[in-house]
Amino acid sequence: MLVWPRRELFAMPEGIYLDGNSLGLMPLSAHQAVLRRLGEWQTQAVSGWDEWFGLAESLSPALSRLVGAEPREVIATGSITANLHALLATLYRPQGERKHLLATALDFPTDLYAMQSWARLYGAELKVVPSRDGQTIHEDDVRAALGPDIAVVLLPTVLYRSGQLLDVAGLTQLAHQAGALIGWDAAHSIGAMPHDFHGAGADFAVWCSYKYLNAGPGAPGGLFVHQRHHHLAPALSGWWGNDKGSQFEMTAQFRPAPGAAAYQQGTPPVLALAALDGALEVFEHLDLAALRARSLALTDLLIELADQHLLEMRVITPRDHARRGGHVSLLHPEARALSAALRTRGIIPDYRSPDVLRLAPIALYTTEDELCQTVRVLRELLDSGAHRSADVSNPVP
Ligand SMILES: Cc1ncc(COP(=O)(O)O)c(C=O)c1O
Ligand SMILES: Nc1c(O)cccc1C(=O)C[C@H](N)C(=O)O
Repeated sequence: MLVWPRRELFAMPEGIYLDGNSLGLMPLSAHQAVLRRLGEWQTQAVSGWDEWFGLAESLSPALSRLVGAEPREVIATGSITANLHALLATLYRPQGERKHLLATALDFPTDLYAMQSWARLYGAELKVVPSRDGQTIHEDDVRAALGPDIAVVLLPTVLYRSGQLLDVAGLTQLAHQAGALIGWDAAHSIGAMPHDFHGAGADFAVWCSYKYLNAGPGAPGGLFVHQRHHHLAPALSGWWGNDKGSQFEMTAQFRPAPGAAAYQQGTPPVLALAALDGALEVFEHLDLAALRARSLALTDLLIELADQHLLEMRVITPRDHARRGGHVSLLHPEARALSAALRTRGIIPDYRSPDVLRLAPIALYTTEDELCQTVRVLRELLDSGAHRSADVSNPVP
């Protein structure tokens, strides 16, 4: 029987860490895995490739379990941004009137930039589902925007600011009924909850590994491409997407690897993949439903504490479990100063412009007591006004 949390699996820095939805803490297994690969480089030099050649592919079974897919539908590669470009280049095929792209007004900017790039290239428009309250997206508004002019939709599973969780299965079905393809940005859900991209029939998905997967700063991202699209060769091909059996024949002819692996482009970052490999050990045999249950219990507690003690801060994260991701966002005009002041007191949240304080209790390593302490310190700051003298010049708030 697993005992939560699993702090013994992580390097736990001093203080209270509530920013695992930006950069997860380092698992000891990731540290070990990187040291092992460094040792191979040190002693084996180029012969190390005998070991490293299929490293990315070897992670697909573990990743596919986390996103609910077949191993051949996923690959660890690139970044969210690069993977979006690669997938849109291949799957976005404007035809006649059905040529526009659809996103939401609350998407993480890189998703919008990537979609805008493809709209520009094809003389199409990026249409944007507005937010009624500035914090969340109403699913009826997605439905209304899904007209016969939309070729492809990209939605976040969880909105990075408010932490709203969208209905992946329901919206995927809606998009398909409207004749559009649909992709998901799972940056804020992978490693925090179970997924079923294959079962939902999503066309594609992208994610990063540096948040809830704890694979380190700039860790390789990942992508899912449904098997129904595997007959398409990636539009942006590179030699690492070649079938492994023929890659070193160095022919001018690109021979795509089977499935999602074909979306690799250049040489993979082996040391960074090693960290991801080690980080995934934490999730091996982990019951994802239990992980999600603990995450919800922690965000329930935090919301309850905020309701009781932080009346001047508004909880903008949905209260309904079915609509809540892994973090809790509190709205306050002085959120930036509050975030900075908490950091100087050993509590690490983050701030998202213009007025959101984000707190991410991580099922694997956050304790209930840490949440109580955080709310106590926030209450003291609000009472004393001491946060107003905090240094808010940090460029990564
Ligand atoms: C929803 C979402 N998409 C994309 C990104 C970033 O993309 P990339 O990994 O390409 O930097 C982030 C955070 O950095 C994010 O929160
Ligand atoms: N990706 C990041 C980075 O490279 C540096 C600092 C922060 C980040 C982030 O992850 C931001 C994050 N996606 C967010 O939800 O705001």
